[in-house]
Amino acid sequence: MHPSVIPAARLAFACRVAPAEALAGDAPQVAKACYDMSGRFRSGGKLIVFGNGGPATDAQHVVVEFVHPVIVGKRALPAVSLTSDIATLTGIARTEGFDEVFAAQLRLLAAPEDIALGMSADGRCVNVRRGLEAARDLGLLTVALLGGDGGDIGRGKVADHIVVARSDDPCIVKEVHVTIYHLLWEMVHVFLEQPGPSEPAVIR
Ligand SMILES: O=C(CO)[C@@H](O)[C@H](O)[C@H](O)[C@H](O)COP(=O)(O)O
Repeated sequence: MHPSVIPAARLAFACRVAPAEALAGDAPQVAKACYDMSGRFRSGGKLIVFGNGGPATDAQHVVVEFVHPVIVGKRALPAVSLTSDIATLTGIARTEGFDEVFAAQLRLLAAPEDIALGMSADGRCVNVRRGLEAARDLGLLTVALLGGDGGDIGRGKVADHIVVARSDDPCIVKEVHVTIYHLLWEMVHVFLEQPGPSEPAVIR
């Protein structure tokens, strides 16, 4: 098929309409998650992000947004991805199984004031679910970024905040996820820039 036959309407749908439909309705949930996340950052917590495949590199993308903000003047916030160290990942998978690769790292690296963000396009990744469960047991704030019908992670309510990009198209879900984690970064800063219970309005 010659590229010129791709209808503009189809492109517009893929770029704008479908993601907007998948995102609609989740705005209040995203805002609540950001408010709670900002509270954890105020308390000295860090963000810990994980997922498989495409979401594994999304985890790294989320981290650089927080650690090295592109918008001048925004403060850097501590964040780590559990998908960046192949030696650790394969070592844990070798002896404890792939389902434990995130949970095992969280048990060693996480502090109770931290935030765990698990990402899965279909909500059916056992290691993401195990990671969120381990994080919750440790007292972390847990956020799940899912797609489709939320899968068993969504149904099991294993996270404090569950945001679902409601599309059966994994490409749309992943594109919506990028938009949502950019929003998470932006709105966490909005809340942090307001005076909060543990931070004075004017820092001298
Ligand atoms: O990420 C891509 C392609 O973008 C996949 O091929 C990827 O490997 C799979 O989505 C992974 O298995 C992750 O699945 P899910 O938890 O995101 O549903």
